Amino acid sequence: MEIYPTLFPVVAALLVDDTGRVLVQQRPQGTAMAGLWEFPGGKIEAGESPETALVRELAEELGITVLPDACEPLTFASATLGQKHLILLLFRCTAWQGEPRALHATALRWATVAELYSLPMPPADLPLLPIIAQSLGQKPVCS
Ligand SMILES: Nc1nc2c([nH]c(=O)n2[C@H]2C[C@H](O)[C@@H](COP(=O)(O)OP(=O)(O)OP(=O)(O)O)O2)c(=O)[nH]1
Repeated sequence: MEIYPTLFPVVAALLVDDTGRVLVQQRPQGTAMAGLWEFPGGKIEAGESPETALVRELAEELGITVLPDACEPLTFASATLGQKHLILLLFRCTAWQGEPRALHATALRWATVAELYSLPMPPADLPLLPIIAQSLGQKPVCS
């Protein structure tokens, strides 16, 4: 009998500033992948739509308010994560209220896509970078 992995659905936001930089946050000590830089977001809880989860996570983690209408699906990542299989839904958010603060993360950083390539990120995020670069009209960095 074939065994299927348990899917682990996560939402994350690509918040883009006026100069085309994107917001990443550093995962805190005591969490999986501590120290790595990720897009703000988190698990979709039972009963939530991806959009509802995104709005909740951005309020909890950054203290900002986004409207679901200001966020649109950009791309996704699919990767094995331990015994589970991560499905990371990345939304691009174009408007929000409030100044992002590191309420959960160790630090926040606005970065160009070129700078993202030099930051340690979760392995699942790496295939997202060329897609993000293209969506922002920036050049992908070839390694
Ligand atoms: N938010 C986010 N999570 C990512 C990214 N890349 C990646 O592999 N992940 C993984 C790390 C975690 O295993 C999972 C997110 O779960 P989490 O436990 O950090 O999320 P959460 O905010 O709901 O956490 P908590 O409330 O339970 O503490 O997705 C990313 O870019 N952003």
